[in-house]
Amino acid sequence: MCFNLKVKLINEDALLPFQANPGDAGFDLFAIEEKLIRPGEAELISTGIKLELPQGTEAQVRPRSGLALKHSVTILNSPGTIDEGYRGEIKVILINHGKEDFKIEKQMRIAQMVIAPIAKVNITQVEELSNSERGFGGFGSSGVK
Ligand SMILES: O=c1ccn([C@H]2C[C@H](O)[C@@H](COP(=O)(O)OP(=O)(O)OP(=O)(O)O)O2)c(=O)[nH]1
Ligand SMILES: [Mg+2]
Repeated sequence: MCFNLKVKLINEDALLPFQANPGDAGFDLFAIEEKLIRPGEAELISTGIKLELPQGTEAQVRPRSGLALKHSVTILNSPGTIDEGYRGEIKVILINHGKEDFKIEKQMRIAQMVIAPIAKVNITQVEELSNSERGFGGFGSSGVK
């Protein structure tokens, strides 16, 4: 599967999404602003990019594990959903779960974006659903080990 993604830079500090290694699933997204995120607080961070996603795809904005592990900084609405038809600026809602202030710097890599195909879905209302092996079991019903 290969998609062509159109990216518009709308700020002089904006950078194209960055694939650290060939074949990586995620393209890193960069901040275009400095911002302090206080412990327990969330901030909306601008990336300075707009996308034209290929038809039938979405972009998922996911946390970077390094920021999460080292600084307890992650994405509040993870994964953020970028709709195919969205033409606004891509923004990232970061939350600081740590005990110290976290400073976002310009051109810091703050998140990663994965492009994924989406199924076309038609919804039908029904009175009955078919039986299945799982049935109503959920929320730990299959045990821990
Ligand atoms: O992390 C995110 C999540 C969303 N968006 C943009 C793209 C997306 O297509 C749009 C709407 O996002 P979403 O559907 O998650 O938000 P909503 O609260 O349902 O708003 P809306 O009523 O505009 O759909 O906002 C971002 O830039 N970053
Ligand atoms: Mg929505």
